[in-house]
Amino acid sequence: MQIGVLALQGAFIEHEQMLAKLGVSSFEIRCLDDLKKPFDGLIIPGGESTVIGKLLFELGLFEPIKKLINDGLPTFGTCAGLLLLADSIENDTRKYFCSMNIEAVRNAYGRQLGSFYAEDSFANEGKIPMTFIRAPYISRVGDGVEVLAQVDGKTVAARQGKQLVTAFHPELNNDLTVHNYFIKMINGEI
Ligand SMILES: NC(=O)CC[C@H](N)C(=O)O
Repeated sequence: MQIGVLALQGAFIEHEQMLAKLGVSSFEIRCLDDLKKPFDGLIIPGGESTVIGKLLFELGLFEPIKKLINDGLPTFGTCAGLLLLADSIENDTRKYFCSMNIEAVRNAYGRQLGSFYAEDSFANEGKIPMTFIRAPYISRVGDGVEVLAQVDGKTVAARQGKQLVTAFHPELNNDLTVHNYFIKMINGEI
């Protein structure tokens, strides 16, 4: 198995380290050439959705990646990655891949001071650590979307087919549950 990690900005190295701990190979996607080799899954990291979005367009990566996602490439977006996959952002007119039937609120917990830690249930995997950094939450889920986690009544993780999103950063805690879930999803085990 080979996972492509979008490495334009944000917390991509931490995702690579989590995958390595699971014994899964990954490579960085920085330019069009990087999309030439086949891969089984894509991770869109946290960072700044506006910056990652701008770079995706400037580097000519936006349309090819959108096509891969629409063609069914398993994709996991964290935080800014969630915003890039959301069908709409309640408080931002910008639109990106729009591949998941969810609406998100950007910087939903405040712009600077809205970083916090929680422990809550994720899917059927029990409680896991969740680090939120200027995070969004999901304010609406549409057809085909399964809610995987909620914190204080707000949806913070969801799945639609082979797409997975978390508002928190599972790559920043020493817990492999969410990455392992993504790998099982790619393998068709869940
Ligand atoms: N940690 C994050 O990815 C923060 C997301 C950021 N607030 C954004 O709007 O893109």
